[in-house]
Amino acid sequence: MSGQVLVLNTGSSSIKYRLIDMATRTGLAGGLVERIGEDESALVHDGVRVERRVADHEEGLKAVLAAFAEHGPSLDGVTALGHRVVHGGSRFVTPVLIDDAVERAIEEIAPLAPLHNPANLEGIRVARRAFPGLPHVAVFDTAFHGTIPPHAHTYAVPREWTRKLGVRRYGFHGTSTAYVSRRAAALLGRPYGEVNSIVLHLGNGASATAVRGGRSVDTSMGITPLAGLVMGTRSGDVDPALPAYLARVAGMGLADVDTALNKESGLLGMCGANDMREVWRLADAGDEDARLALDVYGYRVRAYVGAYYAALGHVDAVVFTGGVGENSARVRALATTGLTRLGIEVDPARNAAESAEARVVSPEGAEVTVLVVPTNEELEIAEQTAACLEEG
Ligand SMILES: Nc1ncnc2c1ncn2[C@@H]1O[C@H](COP(=O)(O)OP(=O)(O)O)[C@@H](O)[C@H]1O
Ligand SMILES: CC(=O)OP(=O)(O)O
Ligand SMILES: [Mg+2]
Repeated sequence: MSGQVLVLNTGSSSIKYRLIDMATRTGLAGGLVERIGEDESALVHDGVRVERRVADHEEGLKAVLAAFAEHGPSLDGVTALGHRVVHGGSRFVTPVLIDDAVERAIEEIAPLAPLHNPANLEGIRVARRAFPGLPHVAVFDTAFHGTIPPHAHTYAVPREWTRKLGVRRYGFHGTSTAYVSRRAAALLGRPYGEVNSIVLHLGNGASATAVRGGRSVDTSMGITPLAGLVMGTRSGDVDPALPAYLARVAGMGLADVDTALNKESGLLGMCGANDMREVWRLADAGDEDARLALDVYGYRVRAYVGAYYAALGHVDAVVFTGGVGENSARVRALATTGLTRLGIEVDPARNAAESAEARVVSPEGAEVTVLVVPTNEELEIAEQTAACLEEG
């Protein structure tokens, strides 16, 4: 497909967007609306800060379109729009052309991803109104995990829940994981279908995925994006009896516990900061809570790497991506400490070297290649959008 795809990644409190030229597979322009609903909200279009105070997603998207109109480039060449949708449930395991019925289905799945799907839907609605004549394609975070076998996606709960209520592990960050695991195989110079990797997507949300021969076989997030690793504001794994315990001893309601585990836990809950840079700053200044939060974060990642090593049997690559995984050498060091018996370690000098490029950070000749691969969810969404439209 030639032409241009406008990709919208509408998150719970942000909108990321990029205009991609499909002939050259390059981004022509892009930006970010951050902290929607807060006083410090802002739109940064192609590196230039152009708007403050964005009340909600609808306003944010309108500001994005206005920024293109005012500062360029023109959106006249757009031939399709690609939308990131976090939860596709059991229904969507491939990208799909959006119509009213698909919109309704995404709405029905929303209870499974309450932080994400409603925002994704809002983006779709505003964009469909703004570009009524163009095809809109939904690309799902869950889709890549459709290959996880039953023994890894089934919860040991009453089978009626599994059969009738859609209770199972779905997994997320699939678009990112597909992109970086393919890039990792290319960097190793091996066919994608022959490479086993453990992908650590460490951003605001964080997940680990075991990829066997290019297919996801297990992942740390579950029915919702709350399970698994420690995240900025999400707890990751806790004892499933915790909500009932809090109800009993603290009289907390289920909705309050759910909000606390999603928005007031993780790094933020443990040390008062959810931005990884701030957590390190606190720890370096002697803050014990921040130090502990980092230890918990690192230990959790190592435990998942160990588990997925066992699941895969043989691992060719460990791949770090996401805002934290790409930028924090200290987190990568923490996350690989003590794993040398598994052949997993980072070379201090390689790991510390800053770069925006995909690169090897393990020592020469290491048994497992440790890589940093910057993710590009927007390019992957644009490519999947184009492929979906070509297949008709
Ligand atoms: N140089 C850095 N060192 C440590 N953490 C960083 C650095 N740069 C960005 N981050 C972290 O990346 C996280 C955001 O990751 P990102 O993948 O962009 O998030 P999102 O899930 O919103 O897409 C923030 O916690 C931020 O602190
Ligand atoms: C699914 C998920 O956690 O996404 P994000 O990291 O963008 O919050
Ligand atoms: Mg993200």
